[in-house]
Amino acid sequence: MKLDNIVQLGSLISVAVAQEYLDTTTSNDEYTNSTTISNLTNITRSQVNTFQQNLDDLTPFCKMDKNQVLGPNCDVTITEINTINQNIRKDLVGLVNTDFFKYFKFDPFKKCTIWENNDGICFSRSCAIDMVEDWDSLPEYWQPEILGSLNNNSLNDNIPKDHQDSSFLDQLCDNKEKDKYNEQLPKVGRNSEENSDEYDINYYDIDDFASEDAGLVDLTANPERFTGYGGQQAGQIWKSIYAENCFDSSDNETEKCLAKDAFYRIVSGLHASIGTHLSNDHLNTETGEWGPNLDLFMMRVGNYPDRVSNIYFNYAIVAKALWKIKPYLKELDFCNDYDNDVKSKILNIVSQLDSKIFNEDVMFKGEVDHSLKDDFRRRFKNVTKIMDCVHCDRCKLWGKVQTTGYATSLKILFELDETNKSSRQRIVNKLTKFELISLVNTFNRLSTSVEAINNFEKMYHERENGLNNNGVASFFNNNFFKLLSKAKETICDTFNVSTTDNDSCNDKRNVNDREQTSSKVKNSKSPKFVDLKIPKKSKETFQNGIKMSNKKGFRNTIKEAWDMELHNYMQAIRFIWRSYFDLPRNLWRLFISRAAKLWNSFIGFAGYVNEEDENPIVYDLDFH
Ligand SMILES: Cc1cc2nc3c(=O)[nH]c(=O)nc-3n(C[C@H](O)[C@H](O)[C@H](O)COP(=O)(O)OP(=O)(O)OC[C@H]3O[C@@H](n4cnc5c(N)ncnc54)[C@H](O)[C@@H]3O)c2cc1C
Repeated sequence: MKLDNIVQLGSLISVAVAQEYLDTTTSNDEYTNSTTISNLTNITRSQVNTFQQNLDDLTPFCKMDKNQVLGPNCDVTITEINTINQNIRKDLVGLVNTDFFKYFKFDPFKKCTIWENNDGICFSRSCAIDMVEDWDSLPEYWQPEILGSLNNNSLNDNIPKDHQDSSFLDQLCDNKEKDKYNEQLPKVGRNSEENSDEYDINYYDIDDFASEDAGLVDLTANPERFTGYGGQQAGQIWKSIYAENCFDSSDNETEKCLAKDAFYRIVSGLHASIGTHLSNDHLNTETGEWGPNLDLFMMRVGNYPDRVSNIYFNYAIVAKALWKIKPYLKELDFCNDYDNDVKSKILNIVSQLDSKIFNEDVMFKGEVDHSLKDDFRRRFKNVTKIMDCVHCDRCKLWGKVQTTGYATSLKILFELDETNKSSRQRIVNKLTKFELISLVNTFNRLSTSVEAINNFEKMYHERENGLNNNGVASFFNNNFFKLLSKAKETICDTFNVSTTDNDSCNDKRNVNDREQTSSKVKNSKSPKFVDLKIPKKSKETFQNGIKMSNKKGFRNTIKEAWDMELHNYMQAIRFIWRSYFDLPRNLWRLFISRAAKLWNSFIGFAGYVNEEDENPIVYDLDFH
């Protein structure tokens, strides 16, 4: 480790120590305290505030109030969602493993239209995907001729371009439902509103499924998990996604705030859900096994209760969309005996859902908000397009599945007016099978996240209990590791591009979020050392999500770092000192060797002195 890194680490630890001091002091003079920190570390007041904010954020998710409703438009609590999830989990897992729901149409080569020069590729095997090549193994309704026939324009003159692939009621093998659907349509196009190309009700890019290069991918054979993708490119993608949350000024500030708030929570929930999956299905490079990694989860998600809450928020959104199409799901006709239980699984799942889980009616009310809704739709569509710029194919695939799933949910929630027949025809009857597949798979991703969060909570408490049984030692250990983890987190945030902080639109949502989080933290702050319950960090550590080995990597303790630096320093001093000491002897040997050579050549006798016979001086350097 370089000396200046140590110095920086030391400074940041000082901040953490100073923060600990602030936590325990009774003084309310915030300015004086911050100035003290500034003097300690020569950093600016704004940096202090950022550090302070980061430290405030580090409330483990276990301390969240799980019986509070999720937000103004969600009349449901975390505890209630946990119960729903337990009830539907088995059916949902079964559903996404059926032949109908496990295939997704995907074009890994789709051009990134967001920015130029998006060359780059992730060479890791974990980033790769296996497209379906053995078509014979697929069920009848996935055969190319069936898929092709659904795209055949001559058969589907009445069906608009975005829905030629399939409609909700012509799901699988034959055309009988499609005929029914065609009969429902007026002979010449749709009504003027529907017929207009400008009126696009989709929240994703419909070209995704129209591309000739798109192929089928078996999602179960390409699970979403840790791939090692990260760094600047992934950071740029997230930054662009959050930057979409810049809404134009609207007459109706309250509605705008709700829309902006929802947009932020959706993308942050997606981000946190991905972070949960990659921590839950993480590769242990020492054992070669995949499994949950609590430390990584805490670093990415668990230490930020608002991120956990946003996963639950997204769960509520997708669940409500499924609830809203419940009457139509009953009409699904899976023609293959093989898939008979698919329908019963879907119906079991939706029967557990409740309309109060999310109230979409409070957003985009009336004509005033029409343009706000258009803006929202356009921005979310951009998010789905940004996925084309992701360099890791596996991440891109799951990014597409999930953003399409959210887009489908938003279309159902905000465009479907159940009281209006034409709206029903326009939205529900024309849902494509890929929209349905992405909707169900996204719901399963969120359900997996919720299950993982509960498992991580158990692991957290098990670790905590293990430490508490160790008495005094754990007291000191724990407190020491707590300071270290705070300092480490501060370092990460200093070096990382903070998407939320850099958001050019000065996102009020984030400020509110943070204020809420800090106030929660402050309210929950009671006895000293309440954070003693933070589990001991393992000595493993991560850089860009990659575990560093204990020998060569970043050391997780100050003592080890200090010992290593001291060792290297002593080695360097010893080397310099020894080379001064050996100089006269080396000069003498050089002189003798050259003189012998000259004398031998003078008397015509070569090779008298063999320099290699001499004991060489070995400088054995042992730097770490
Ligand atoms: C579309 C997409 C899909 C991906 N899929 C995978 C995958 O399947 N497997 C895999 O291993 N990696 C995946 N990644 C990479 C992964 O999301 C991270 O980008 C990567 O692990 C590097 O993480 P990081 O700690 O540097 O911060 P990042 O996760 O890149 O985050 C950047 C910054 O955003 C802020 N932030 C982080 N989380 C949130 C949140 N929930 N809400 C608000 N702000 C937040 C933080 O300030 C953070 O520093 C994917 C990335 C993208 C863009």
